[in-house]
Amino acid sequence: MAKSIIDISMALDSLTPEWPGDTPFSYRLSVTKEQSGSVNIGELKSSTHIGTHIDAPFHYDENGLKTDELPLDVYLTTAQVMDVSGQQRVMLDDLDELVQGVNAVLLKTAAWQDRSAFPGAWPVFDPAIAEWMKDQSVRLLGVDVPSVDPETSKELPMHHAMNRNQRFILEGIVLDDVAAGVYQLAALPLKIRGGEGSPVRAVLYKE
Ligand SMILES: N[C@@H](CC(=O)c1ccccc1NC=O)C(=O)O
Ligand SMILES: [Zn+2]
Ligand SMILES: [Zn+2]
Repeated sequence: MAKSIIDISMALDSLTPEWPGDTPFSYRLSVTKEQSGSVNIGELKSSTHIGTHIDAPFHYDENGLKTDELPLDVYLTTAQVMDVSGQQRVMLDDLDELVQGVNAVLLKTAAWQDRSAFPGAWPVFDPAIAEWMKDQSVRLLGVDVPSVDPETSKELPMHHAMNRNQRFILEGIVLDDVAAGVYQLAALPLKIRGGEGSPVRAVLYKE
């Protein structure tokens, strides 16, 4: 039977809101079929931290893993979507009971409704979640907002708590129409050598 696939990725185009001050996404044809006589050729320019993307630990740790060094099984795994909408602070107590065999937790805050604009604010995530993830062997945290820390944070407590516990981060997923529950997740980073992040095509499916 054909898999039913739920796309939880943001579309990338010139209107996709970038992190304030960062490089926007742009795509253009650098060579047209008419010019080449055979094919259209595209050219990309973008921040790596735009839309739906993963953070490599090197994003916030000089000694952290780079994009091409990331373990791929983290991003191709069983995931549990949990609805934490309505909270300003997402604490451990707000999480659903973890289903056995789940290796990724995706948090639906519903705080980023208008994806055509960068959100003014989003919930704060309790760094205790990172310790809990390690205890539970959950290796990936996905959030439906631009970052696991607030926009103005320089200390990045949640990013560092995740890194201390060897947990991985997926940001900017779209969960508005996704019910809480268990799914298969695929969100593989590009093999960018030496990189600190990567856009991903993130999907959920049921086996
Ligand atoms: N932490 C955010 C990105 C981020 O913080 C950022 C992205 C682009 C330019 C500046 C940034 N942070 C500056 O303090 C993220 O992980 O996507
Ligand atoms: Zn990021
Ligand atoms: Zn981040």
